[in-house]
Amino acid sequence: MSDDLLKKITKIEEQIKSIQKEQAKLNEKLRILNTERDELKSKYNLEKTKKESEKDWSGNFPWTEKVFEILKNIFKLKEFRSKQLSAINATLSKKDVLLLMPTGGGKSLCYQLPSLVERGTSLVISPLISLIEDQIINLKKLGVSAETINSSTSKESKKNIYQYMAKNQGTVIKLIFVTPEWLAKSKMFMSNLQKCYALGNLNRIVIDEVHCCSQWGHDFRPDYKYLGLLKGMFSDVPILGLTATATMSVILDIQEMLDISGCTVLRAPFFRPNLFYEVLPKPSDAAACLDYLEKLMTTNFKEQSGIIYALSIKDTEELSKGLRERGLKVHYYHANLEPEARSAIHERWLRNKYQAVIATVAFGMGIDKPDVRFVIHHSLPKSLEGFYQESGRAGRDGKPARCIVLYKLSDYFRVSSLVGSKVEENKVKASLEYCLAQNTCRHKQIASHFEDGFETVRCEKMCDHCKNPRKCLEVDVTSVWKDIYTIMENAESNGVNLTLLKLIDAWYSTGAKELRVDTVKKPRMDRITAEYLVANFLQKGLLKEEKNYTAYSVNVYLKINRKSDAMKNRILVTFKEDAIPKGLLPFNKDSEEPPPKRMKT
Ligand SMILES: Nc1ncnc2c1ncn2[C@@H]1O[C@H](COP(=O)(O)OP(=O)(O)OP(=O)(O)O)[C@@H](O)[C@H]1O
Repeated sequence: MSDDLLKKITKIEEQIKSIQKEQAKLNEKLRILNTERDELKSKYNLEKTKKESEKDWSGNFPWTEKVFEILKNIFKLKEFRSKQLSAINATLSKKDVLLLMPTGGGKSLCYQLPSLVERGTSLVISPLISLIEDQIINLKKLGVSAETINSSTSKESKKNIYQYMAKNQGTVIKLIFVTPEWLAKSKMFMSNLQKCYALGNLNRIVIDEVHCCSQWGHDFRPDYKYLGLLKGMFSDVPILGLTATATMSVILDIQEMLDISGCTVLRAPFFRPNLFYEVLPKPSDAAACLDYLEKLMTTNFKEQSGIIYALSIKDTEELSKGLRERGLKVHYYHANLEPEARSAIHERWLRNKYQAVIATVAFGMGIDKPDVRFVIHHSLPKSLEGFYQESGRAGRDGKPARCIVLYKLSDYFRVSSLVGSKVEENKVKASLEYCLAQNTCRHKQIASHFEDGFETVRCEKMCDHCKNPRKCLEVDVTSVWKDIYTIMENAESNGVNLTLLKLIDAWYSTGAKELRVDTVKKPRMDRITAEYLVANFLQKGLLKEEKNYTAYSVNVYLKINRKSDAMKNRILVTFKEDAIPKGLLPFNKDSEEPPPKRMKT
């Protein structure tokens, strides 16, 4: 009897296994089809966007005369800046638009002005109450009726706003500002918004800092995801999204999120001619770095205002302490401070009571100090998108300002240990590439990252490379790679994980004995150059990182990437002509010598 039962169970288990196998096969098929479909969809949306965005929006429209009259009489401005008029015309034509314009480029005018052309109101979704309050103060000064509604709005004001929205009674409000959080949580607001729409009074939905919608962007905010419902609820109300940073993949993601795939994308040139971009070697230890910052702030930037961005809360506090001990007026700023403390520090900086704020990226949106003369990144930025936005806070008054990155390779591994996805990893790599470049114009590097045409970049010696152009040559470093490969293989066979420091030490025959290899000669170059080569091996994919998680930290180790195709070829790295290490030679393309044999793997 029990044997019979066992037989039956075994039979059923076999059937289950066979079904599971089929299921796995079908799942895999489904995954492939889903990926294929998504890729085609992206391609289709990209083509549609490109076609939509080619249209010239700068011509004449029925509202053109009125638009110029408002520009002159209300905003007291003489002319439009690049892409402002196009954005205004496109949104007034009821098109969904994403407007990409650099920091300080004048995005606000692109939604403020259209709101005055039509009857009715515009809903503006903006991430911070402080940002909203500044906008409202400025609009009221110009005589434009604008209101915000949030948890601290008085009952009386709420009543007035809702009366206008739901019943079209009382003062006409041209712009209603809310945070995405408020929109997501206030049913009362949504219900009034629907009434406003039903009355035909909702003209436009503006989304400021629209890149916060995208998980692919550098500043994703979960509350922005609710904004995806708006198109479904108000299908004929045009959406106008504004941002200072977005690559094409982020644009496509935003479009999908907001359900406006294939919409018009307008892009003002990203080039900021008054910003001087440069990368400087970071002194190796903390005290030397503080001395260096002190020197910069007391000579080059004496009595000038600035921001120093640091990687962690701890870094901001330590840097602030060190600089204060050296007599500088600075203060740290980060997300762990109470809101009141944050505003007080911001306020004191605005009034030049502090020469600089030492901040994490929490010191961000809404900083509108015109005379910021320097922005220093104390560590490698996490992404070029963030870097562009953070450094863009310099020189809003149009006068020259400096944007410095203090670079050393070990910072790359610190940043890398903090990131948690492939997308973020690629962003840090792009940042590393920016720092490793030897002669490319920094402005062009930024423009190319944002897929913005080079033709708009006119760098008049406004970056380290254009100011001091140096001839660069491709140098054959295959022999160096072989040495690194040998050291790494030796460490692997000893079961030791190599950090950057251990690798370089082993190469210089210092550090642990078992990691040194007799056949590898000490490099005839300084450690910075040695690290530059390791960074290039990493960039080229010859080396890969492996993260090891402990309870308190993440260690990043270097490993040979045995799958790398780069190993099949000669390995070339760019050097400034006068900085080529001894024993290495520039690569001569015309040389008949065949490429070296692939290394055994
Ligand atoms: N057409 C124009 N002519 C002259 N000044 C302008 C014009 N448009 C905008 N401005 C001015 O440029 C400054 C920056 O504008 P705005 O605050 O809209 O920039 P933004 O693009 O929103 O910047 P951020 O990304 O930092 O928020 C403001 O002082 C604004 O008055």
